[in-house]
Amino acid sequence: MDVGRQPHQALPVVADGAGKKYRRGWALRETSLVIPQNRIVALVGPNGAGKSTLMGLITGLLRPTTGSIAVFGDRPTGGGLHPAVSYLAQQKPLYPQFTVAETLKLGARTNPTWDQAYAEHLIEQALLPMGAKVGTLSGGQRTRVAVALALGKRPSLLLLDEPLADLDPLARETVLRVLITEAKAQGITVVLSSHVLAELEGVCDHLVLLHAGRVLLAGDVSELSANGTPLGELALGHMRAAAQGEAA
Ligand SMILES: Nc1ncnc2c1ncn2[C@@H]1O[C@H](COP(=O)(O)OP(=O)(O)OP(=O)(O)O)[C@@H](O)[C@H]1O
Repeated sequence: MDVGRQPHQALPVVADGAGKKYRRGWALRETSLVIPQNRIVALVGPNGAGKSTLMGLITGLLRPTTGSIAVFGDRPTGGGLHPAVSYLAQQKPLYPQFTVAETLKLGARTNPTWDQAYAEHLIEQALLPMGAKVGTLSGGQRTRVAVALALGKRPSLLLLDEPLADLDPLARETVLRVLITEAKAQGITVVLSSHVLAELEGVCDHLVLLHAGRVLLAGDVSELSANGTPLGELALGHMRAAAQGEAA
């Protein structure tokens, strides 16, 4: 299927000393990292490490307190999603009273780069009836609608913040396969946050590991793991060492 997107000259994400402070304290500190094109990035770290905050800065829904973050060379304003970015989280903001067809129509109205044929193809692939009300669909089926909305926008960067957390293992596997197959076929850079490290194995080729609001490790898995240690083991080893360092 024709992608119809112009390739971006600038890198998907460049963070330069980006930090985010809430009233309770720093959620993310002095984060400097680059996310190169065409990577499937695993964003991992323990609870409260700052993963969702980093996603929020990249989406532009949050503003950095310090430093800067650039998405395809643009500075997110804190006011809305970058046009080349799609974001999918566990909470899917779908209207239960809308049918699947009406949901896609809304996608078409709100996204200038919308590809209706492609979105319909993804709905057909999920065997979903266009006339079904979203509120009557199962969690897994609603996720497939949300996937069609996210990909129908034809993004260049897809942010996935634990989007599969409420799905059964089989549905998780299916949706993840669809997302990654589509992303690879179209050269979409993906940032995938998940606590299920085994799931990221063989899927992600780049790792960003956060701990206590700081970047502990970032880079291509092939470079970080010269001796071929699998991604999950690599991440868990560093997480354990950081937790032990804190406890000492
Ligand atoms: N809106 C907010 N107001 C105040 N503190 C916040 C807010 N959002 C996040 N935090 C705090 O910032 C820190 C990082 O939170 P964040 O949600 O980014 O972590 P996470 O790595 O996504 O965690 P999890 O794996 O549990 O989802 C936590 O200490 C959290 O309590």
